[in-house]
Amino acid sequence: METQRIPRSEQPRDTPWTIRGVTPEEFPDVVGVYAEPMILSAEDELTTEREHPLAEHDRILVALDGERMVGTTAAYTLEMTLPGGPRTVAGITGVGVWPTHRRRGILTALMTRQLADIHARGEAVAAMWASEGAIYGRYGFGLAAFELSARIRAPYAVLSPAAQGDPELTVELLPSAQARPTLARLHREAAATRVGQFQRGDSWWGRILSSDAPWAAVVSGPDGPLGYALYATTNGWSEDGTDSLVTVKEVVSATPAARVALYQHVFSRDLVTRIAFSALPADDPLTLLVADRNRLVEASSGSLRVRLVDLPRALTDRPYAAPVEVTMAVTDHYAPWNNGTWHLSADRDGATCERVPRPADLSLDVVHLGSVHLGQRSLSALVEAGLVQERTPGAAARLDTALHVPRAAFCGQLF
Ligand SMILES: CC(=O)SCCNC(=O)CCNC(=O)[C@H](O)C(C)(C)COP(=O)(O)OP(=O)(O)OC[C@H]1O[C@@H](n2cnc3c(N)ncnc32)[C@H](O)[C@@H]1OP(=O)(O)O
Repeated sequence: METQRIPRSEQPRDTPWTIRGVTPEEFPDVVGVYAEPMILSAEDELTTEREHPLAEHDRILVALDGERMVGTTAAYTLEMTLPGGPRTVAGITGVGVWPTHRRRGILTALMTRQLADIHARGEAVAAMWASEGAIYGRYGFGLAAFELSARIRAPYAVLSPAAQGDPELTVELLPSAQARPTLARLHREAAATRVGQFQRGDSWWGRILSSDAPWAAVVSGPDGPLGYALYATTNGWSEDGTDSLVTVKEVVSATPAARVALYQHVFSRDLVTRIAFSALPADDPLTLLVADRNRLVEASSGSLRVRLVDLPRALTDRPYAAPVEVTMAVTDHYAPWNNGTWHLSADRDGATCERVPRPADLSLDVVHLGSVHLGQRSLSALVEAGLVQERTPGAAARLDTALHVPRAAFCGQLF
């Protein structure tokens, strides 16, 4: 998945592809080129322009074969929470290459230009969700977060007696569109403190609420709303009687008791025999609060991929959980300004990262620094896998300790 191969750009060959930006008037053409490779309907895509992955026209790049558009890539300008707090991150999206032109270096040409553009804009980090896990490691996007989906059946959908509720809290069930301002405020506050989440503008809320989450259970205390669960219900009957489903898209809460109230609400719906959670952080409290964890059927899958576009800036614009001194020989085929040997010196007061002419403690590709940047994955495991070379024993473990982030990274929203 993140193995090193000789990238095409290093092979001696002329690329015929012209890469350029687009005008707003070209948007329908761009959607046409992107939709078919993604197996989407261009017609449907065009009706949702405001929320579309290609909505930031000035961040779209296309590849041309002569005059003909044959490839696209784009980026959202996201305010994403990184270990150092909310930062502007390039959210790569809208990648497609026309089916007759695949495997001829078009994505490589688009990525090379896009990374240079992101660097020129001063964004130190890029992130994405990949359609297929084998595509983007070569371009330096390291898998940085794993998220859970989980399901549980009645009668096991109950919380442990240790789960602390609060009788003062009330839960109201509202059409989610009606609750939108409350959801937006609660999400804004929660997203600012969870690494991997990004702030949602109006168009994002339009997209989320128009799709698969018609209901919002909003929990409130004496001073107002404290959390919500966004969900959908699906009617179902079997020979044994009712077999309806609740699918929870998102749970946000400001306090532990509010979260308990939301789980109790979705667990207690009449006629419902199955409850599914489509996206949870790997350390979600549900895993600790459910009465019988064995009955919670969990599946973990990779989500956010992170790319250090400006390596020294990304590494100095973040906190470290422990002091660390480490020298790293870094290869970066697609952002060559990151190539070289860097010394990272960090403690709880700050960090410096400078080029040095000295032997390295670790040799690695930039993809590996992306993988560990959110504090959820381990360099020591990459050393054990033979993907990162450790020249000074213990160097990877020391850097792992320093990069540690207490709560699991979680994005939750595909972009
Ligand atoms: C962030 C997002 O938007 S994710 C959405 C990505 N888009 C899609 O999945 C839509 C369908 N797929 C496509 O449009 C295209 O096949 C793309 C974009 C995945 C690849 O575009 P191409 O122009 O074919 O890629 P390109 O020819 O530059 O390939 C570069 C390298 O990646 C490899 N590669 C490309 N696609 C894949 C893949 N799906 N799986 C594994 N390797 C891949 C190529 O083999 C090549 O390897 P090499 O350098 O060792 O020879």
